[in-house]
Amino acid sequence: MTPDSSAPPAPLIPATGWAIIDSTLREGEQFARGNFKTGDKIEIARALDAFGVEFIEVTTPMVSAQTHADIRQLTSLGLKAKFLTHVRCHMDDVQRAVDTGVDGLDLLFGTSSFLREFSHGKNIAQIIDAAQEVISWIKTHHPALQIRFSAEDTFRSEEADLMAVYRAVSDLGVHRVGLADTVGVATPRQVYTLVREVRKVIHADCGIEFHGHNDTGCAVSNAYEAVEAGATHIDTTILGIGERNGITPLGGFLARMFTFDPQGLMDKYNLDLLPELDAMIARMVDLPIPWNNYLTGEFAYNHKAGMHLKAIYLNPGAYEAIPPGVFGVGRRIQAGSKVTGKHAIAYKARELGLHYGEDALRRVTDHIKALAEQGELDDEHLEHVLREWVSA
Ligand SMILES: CC(=O)SCCNC(=O)CCNC(=O)[C@H](O)C(C)(C)COP(=O)(O)OP(=O)(O)OC[C@H]1O[C@@H](n2cnc3c(N)ncnc32)[C@H](O)[C@@H]1OP(=O)(O)O
Ligand SMILES: O=C(O)CCC(=O)C(=O)O
Ligand SMILES: [Mg+2]
Repeated sequence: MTPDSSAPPAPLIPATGWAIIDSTLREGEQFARGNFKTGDKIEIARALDAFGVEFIEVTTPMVSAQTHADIRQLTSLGLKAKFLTHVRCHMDDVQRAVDTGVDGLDLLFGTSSFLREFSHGKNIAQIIDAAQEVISWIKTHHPALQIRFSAEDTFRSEEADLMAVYRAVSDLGVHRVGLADTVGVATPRQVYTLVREVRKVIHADCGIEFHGHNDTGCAVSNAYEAVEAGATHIDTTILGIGERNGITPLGGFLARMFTFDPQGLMDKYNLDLLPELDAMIARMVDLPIPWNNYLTGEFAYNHKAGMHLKAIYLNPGAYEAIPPGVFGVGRRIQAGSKVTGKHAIAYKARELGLHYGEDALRRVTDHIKALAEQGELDDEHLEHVLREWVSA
């Protein structure tokens, strides 16, 4: 049988194979400027839910009485997204968390020598014992709760230790295990390899979550490699806010994944709400959206060079990996610069209803380039020159 050539090709990495756990309300609270009030938290949760993320992670109720009350308020909003709270692997924390109305608990324990020595002082056997106590209690008393167990600082932990911990918690029946690149040191290849190794020691129905910091600029690539290797859940925050320089940004991760399965992403998420989400967090943390931010940065869709502009006018896909409209943003054509070219100028003239012959077009283009040596021409200035020179 020959393949049906009219059928669309299967997506390389289907969007149905993974889910987003947005941690703006947990990791994001650990950002230098992340200090969300109750009203902010509600606004963020509603916006994430409208966008369509599957899970919203909130911080531990152990933070304060106010945080505990806020979680209860968030979980009673009636949102579609499931709430998870991020708690230490300790009975006090877990018992405090189970009455907050969340759908699941994200447990963690540091497994690297750094964290075993300087954070909690437990060895691997003690970590497994604590996991056993806590997970068994949750499964007995709150069987409906999802349980995730993460080995904090995974990528600086010994592989044998990790496998012992992951095998043990999977046998205890957790729904997901977590791999956390806590200090952003992992390379994409390491992430891919480790996810594959972990998959071999956990139960087939146990999910794999990846949480990646951006200290060495790999947070998006590492999340992508995790998915490629079989991870089922990716942690993000809006604009990537988090401890230090943050984690995998929601927009950056979706930009990456869009190129593999555009339709799958459009079916799952209301992608055109992304600019609102980014602007909301920028406002709350009182910082501008970075100029080079994925998709929503001021210049993410700015086109300037003559060779680009010629092609962009014919087909924007020539210089855009992702159509901006899908994510609710527009493109900007910057035609009044010294790196412009005659095709862009002709296009601008046509937009104004002006016709230039070939020689006149060359002359006006050279004039605009010369003027731009002294400073770029904005649209108004460009229009003025084009109108003035058309009859010259
Ligand atoms: C990489 C990450 O982002 S991990 C998540 C980080 N999130 C948070 O820290 C949430 C906000 N934290 C807080 O509000 C507070 O730190 C609390 C309420 C959790 C704890 O506060 P405190 O009791 O004052 O302790 P403090 O923060 O100084 O120290 C951390 C404690 O957690 C313990 N701990 C650290 N990791 C774990 C763990 N995975 N499971 C159990 N206990 C842990 C440490 O041993 C230490 O307890 P100790 O004093 O008995 O040694
Ligand atoms: O619980 C986790 O998997 C991640 C915790 C965290 O924020 C980190 O390790 O950076
Ligand atoms: Mg983190």
